Amino acid sequence: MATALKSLSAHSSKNIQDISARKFAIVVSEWNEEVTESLFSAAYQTLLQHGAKKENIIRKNVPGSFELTLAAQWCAQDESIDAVLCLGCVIQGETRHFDFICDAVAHGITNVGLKFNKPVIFGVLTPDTQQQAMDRAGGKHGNKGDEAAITAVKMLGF
Ligand SMILES: Nc1c(NC[C@H](O)[C@H](O)[C@H](O)CO)[nH]c(=O)[nH]c1=O
Ligand SMILES: CC(=O)[C@@H](O)COP(=O)(O)O
Repeated sequence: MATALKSLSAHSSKNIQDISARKFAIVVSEWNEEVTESLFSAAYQTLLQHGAKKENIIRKNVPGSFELTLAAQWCAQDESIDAVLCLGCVIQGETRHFDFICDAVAHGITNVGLKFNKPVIFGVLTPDTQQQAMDRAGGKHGNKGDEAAITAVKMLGF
């Protein structure tokens, strides 16, 4: 289902368990900072709203989305971390650089989750335009940060 048909911030309350003792790492890309800060704020607030404690949520910044994978690995290898949220925004430019970053990050983040056997969430927007990004970072289509946080919470209740 396309995002246009479903708010990124809408979610069911199924499979949500007590996360008060869970520890989360949120890795945030600094590229397209206006967008990624909105993603972080939404993810952070959603985790708190579902019972996470502030002291159990750590934030790490990386220069760009390509660096999310290595940062996710550094977080995931910490046995005290229960889930990692990776937040970024890769906007199509004039070249194929977009394709290489998106492909590397999607595969990289997937592999980190499999390697460390814990939820590593792909909270990366890959829009064609700035407007599409804004629409998915607190705009008409909700906030991808909400989706990332809910996904992490639900996976911990698996
Ligand atoms: N163009 C975007 C980038 N580019 C930077 C890369 O992510 C990476 O930091 C660089 O290639 C050095 O390894 N990053 C984004 O997150 N969003 C973009 O739109
Ligand atoms: C996704 C990117 O790295 C991209 O925004 C860079 O822009 P360009 O492809 O025009 O160099």
